[in-house]
Amino acid sequence: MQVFRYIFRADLRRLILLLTIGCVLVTFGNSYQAIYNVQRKLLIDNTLEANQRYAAKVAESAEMLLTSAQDSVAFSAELLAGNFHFSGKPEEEIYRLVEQSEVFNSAIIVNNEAEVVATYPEGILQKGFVLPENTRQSYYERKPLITNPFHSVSGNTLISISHPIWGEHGHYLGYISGTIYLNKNGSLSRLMRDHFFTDQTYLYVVDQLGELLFHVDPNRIGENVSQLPLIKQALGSAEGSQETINSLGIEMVAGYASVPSANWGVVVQRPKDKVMKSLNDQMLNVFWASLPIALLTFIVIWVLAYLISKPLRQLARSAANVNDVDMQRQIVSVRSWYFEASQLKIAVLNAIGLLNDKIHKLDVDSHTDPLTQLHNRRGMQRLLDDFEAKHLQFSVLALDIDHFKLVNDCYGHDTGDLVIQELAKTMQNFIEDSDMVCRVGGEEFLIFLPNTSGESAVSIAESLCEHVANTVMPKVKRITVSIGVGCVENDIDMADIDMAIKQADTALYDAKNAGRNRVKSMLNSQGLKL
Ligand SMILES: Nc1nc2c(ncn2[C@@H]2O[C@H](COP(=O)(O)OP(=O)(O)OP(=O)(O)O)[C@@H](O)[C@H]2O)c(=O)[nH]1
Repeated sequence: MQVFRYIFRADLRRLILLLTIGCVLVTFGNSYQAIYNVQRKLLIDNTLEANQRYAAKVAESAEMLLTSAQDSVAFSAELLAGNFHFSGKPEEEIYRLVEQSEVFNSAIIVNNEAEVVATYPEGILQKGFVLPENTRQSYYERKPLITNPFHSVSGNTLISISHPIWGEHGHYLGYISGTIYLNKNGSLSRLMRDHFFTDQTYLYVVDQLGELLFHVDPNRIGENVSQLPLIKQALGSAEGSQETINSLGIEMVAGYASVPSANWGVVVQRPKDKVMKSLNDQMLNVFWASLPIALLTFIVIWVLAYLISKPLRQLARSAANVNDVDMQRQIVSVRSWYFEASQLKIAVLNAIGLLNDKIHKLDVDSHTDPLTQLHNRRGMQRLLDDFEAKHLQFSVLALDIDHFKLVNDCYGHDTGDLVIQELAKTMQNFIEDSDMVCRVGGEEFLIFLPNTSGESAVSIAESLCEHVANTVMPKVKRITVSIGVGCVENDIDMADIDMAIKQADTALYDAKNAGRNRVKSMLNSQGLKL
């Protein structure tokens, strides 16, 4: 619990750390998010554009290949127009048509009765074979044609490119048709199939009905994907790009383009999560690259927070230990290097100064008699404690004004006070600096004479008694005092001190009884009449 309290205690350093690190984290996170969003958009836009360009390039190449193939077939049809019935000419022409390029896998020539006249390679259909009704599209339409893909008896998927052969006077002689097997090697299939993507981008081609002609997964060829929104776009418009979802429900970044002569659509697409993965990798790199600076920032913040909070923490700690005698020195040693801390330090030192003055004054007041400024009983006790601690040998004089009541009665209480004050001054001026006068009652005093023998003390007391008697007092002119002397000459303890004071009191009592204005002591029990 203590540890928990320590860790989560709200002090200035923790608050500065919390605030600045919080701000740094929010700023850092915000920048990171902004970079991520910008990069994400950039990456997707770039991928969309790249895929569109690639689809357009493939579509354009396919278009050129099909147009060129149509031109070749048209050229052969023109050549055959004058030689159609010459023996060997049709065979010669379709041989040239197939072999001069890698476009066609085979070719046939059909006459105006839908009978096969020649084939290449030979034997794929018998000469004189009459085409069945469902394969007579070119025969009936009698115009340049690229057929929809269809499946041959031998299981091949193929398209044929045909051109009618017109004789003299526009007489229909038949047609020549070149055939391209989509699932076999050839210029077109290589164009559609051979790509060198390494980033999971792939390409597929659909015919005008939305059936797959080429696809990375050969098992899917022939599958109808016309329900995909992208296919309508690919078949309908020249080229474009969009984010879409494929038939397996996977998000894709796709570009598309159409092949106008065959009305095919070419789609190039890349799974979106693969695009995003490269972004995530990039962002991870950004994170690692910025980590040292971030750590450095945290360390700088920590050090600054420490330096800023240190003077205030030291001031707060020192101020909390008011009873510590070393507190003032601790506060003076605090390095308050900035304005607020420096002002606070000055204020605390001033407050401590004032407090000390106050305490000192109270201390002095509590040990001082307010009328005479002499030590009172409490002050005297402190003095005696010191004597005891130092084993100080001393003598003590107990002094009392004679008939003081008369002073009060005759001259008033105020004059009595003035007399007491004047006597205090007289005594203080009379004794040595090391001696101590205490007011212990109304007009009763004790005078302590350190390192003074009893005999010397009696001598001093007699001189004092005489001096007071000769001193002019306010209004009353003269007063006399009686003095009793006590003495401690051996190693002392408090009992000895009390005993000495009692001796002095007893001697004073004797002096009073003996007629006043005299000194009495154990050494001089008769008392001295001055
Ligand atoms: N003016 C004044 N009078 C005080 C003060 N303290 C005590 N007294 C007076 O001092 C007088 C002391 O009188 P007593 O104790 O009877 O003794 P005394 O009149 O001095 O006679 P002896 O001591 O026997 O010589 C009293 O009248 C007190 O009221 C003080 O602070 N100021």
